[in-house]
Amino acid sequence: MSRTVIIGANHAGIAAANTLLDNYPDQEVVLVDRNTNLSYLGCGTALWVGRQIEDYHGLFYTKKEDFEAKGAKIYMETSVNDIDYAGKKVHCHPLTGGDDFTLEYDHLLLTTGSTPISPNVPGRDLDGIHFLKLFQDGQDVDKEMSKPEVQTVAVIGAGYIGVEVAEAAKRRGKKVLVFDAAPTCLANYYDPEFSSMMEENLKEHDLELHFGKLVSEYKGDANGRVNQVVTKEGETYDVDLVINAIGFRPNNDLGKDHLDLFANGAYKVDRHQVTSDPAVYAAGDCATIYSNALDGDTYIALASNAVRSGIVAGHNIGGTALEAIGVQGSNGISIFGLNLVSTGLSVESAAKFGVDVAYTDFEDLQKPAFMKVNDKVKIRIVYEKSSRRVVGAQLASKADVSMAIHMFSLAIQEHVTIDKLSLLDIFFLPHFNQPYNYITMAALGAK
Ligand SMILES: Cc1cc2nc3c(=O)[nH]c(=O)nc-3n(C[C@H](O)[C@H](O)[C@H](O)COP(=O)(O)OP(=O)(O)OC[C@H]3O[C@@H](n4cnc5c(N)ncnc54)[C@H](O)[C@@H]3O)c2cc1C
Ligand SMILES: NC(=O)c1ccc[n+]([C@@H]2O[C@H](COP(=O)([O-])OP(=O)(O)OC[C@H]3O[C@@H](n4cnc5c(N)ncnc54)[C@H](O)[C@@H]3O)[C@@H](O)[C@H]2O)c1
Repeated sequence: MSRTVIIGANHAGIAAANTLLDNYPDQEVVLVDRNTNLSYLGCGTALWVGRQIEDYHGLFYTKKEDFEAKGAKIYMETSVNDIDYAGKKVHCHPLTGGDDFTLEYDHLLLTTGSTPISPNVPGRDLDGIHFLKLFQDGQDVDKEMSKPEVQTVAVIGAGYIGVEVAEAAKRRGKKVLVFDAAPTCLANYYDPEFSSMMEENLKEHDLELHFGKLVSEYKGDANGRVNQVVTKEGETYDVDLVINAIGFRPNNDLGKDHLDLFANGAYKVDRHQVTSDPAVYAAGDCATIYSNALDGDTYIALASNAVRSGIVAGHNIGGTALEAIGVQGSNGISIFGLNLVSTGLSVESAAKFGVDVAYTDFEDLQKPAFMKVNDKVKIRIVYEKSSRRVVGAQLASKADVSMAIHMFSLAIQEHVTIDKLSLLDIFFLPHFNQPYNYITMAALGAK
């Protein structure tokens, strides 16, 4: 028997554990996690807090007993505080009492995930300031929103979490102020032509937007409860609740002094999820991931990547050499009925990474004009100028056109050129698209 100790029993750790337990009977699997719960789908927090779904019960997809039934050992509410990499030993501390204990390993998998970044400003520890990462954070924010005295909610960061929780707060009848240092929302994922559509959508739903504004201080009342947000420009806003959502940083406490790190502190892994220590693997939000658009390593914190990289780690630890095929960072958001999806690089992110790109846009009704239920679709395809390979795509519509982004994801992965896309066989049916469909038309428009 070969023993693998997995630290972190959430999406990446779970995927790796199941891969090992389901495919490799010679493997002994031990999971350790400091939290009380596992497999919480954070994507559901805004849906639950915003009352779009009834409650949180469906947001967990596995439990401790499922692993025990497969023969694994799992220690919840147990923190790993220290690892002896030379001796291959993990030192564990039960958080609910009992003695510390040590686990020996043949392979170690770090799936310790990420932590929300806290704005480094005065007043950041006042009561009434929350993050939205764990299930417990969701419970806290939900409780806050149920208080009648909480009328005005400030959301700091208009990325994915910020925009989603801003919608949730509005659905709970709050006045919502959204701040972002960038000049628009969702700037990490979309070009301004697309993020401006979300901006309009938020304004139409009465959210107060403060983009291009950096929060410089939180002020509190006599009881230490936040009651004001102050910007760098000196503007002051009265608030009853603050939700910070300015991004994640990898949780690297256990390996930062031993393993090679990426620029943001993520564990550097190869295409088999192996770190710079051959006995140590890493996957999910604590590790790098290979980007096919950049042809190099990057950091993208997504559950989809955590699951895939966990599976790859599981197979490699189990003894099947499996190379990760890389990712495109495909993502999507749906707010008050407006759907945006993207994959790979936007024009703006390509410039940031030094990739010289061109793009082609197209906008039309999704279906022929004779179809009654019909919405506009806007598409942008981004391609590298020199090779003409597709490196990104963005789509926006009130219709659900989200599945189209998966094709672009594959195109990026397989280095398909824009010219190949222009004559791709795309079916036509009035229920779904036009004879001159938006993908073909955009691709044909490429210079
Ligand atoms: C509100 C919200 C919405 C999201 N929506 C989406 C979405 O729609 N789509 C999407 O793809 N992604 C989404 N994400 C991102 C996604 O949740 C993360 O990318 C994903 O959780 C990463 O999984 P992970 O297993 O790598 O890490 P994590 O989920 O961070 O889990 C790490 C685990 O390690 C444990 N741990 C850490 N250190 C220790 C230690 N020292 N000892 C013991 N245990 C430890 C933690 O307790 C935790 O359980 C969302 C995130 C949030 C917060
Ligand atoms: N729908 C989804 O797929 C989904 C939903 C939620 C979260 N997630 C993932 O979870 C991770 C964390 O989400 P997130 O929303 O925290 O990060 P994010 O990267 O999506 O957005 C962070 C936002 O904060 C802004 N920002 C950064 N520093 C700031 C500052 N000091 N003041 C004001 N604004 C600042 C950035 O401009 C950016 O718009 C991301 O990787 C995200 O993709 C995905």
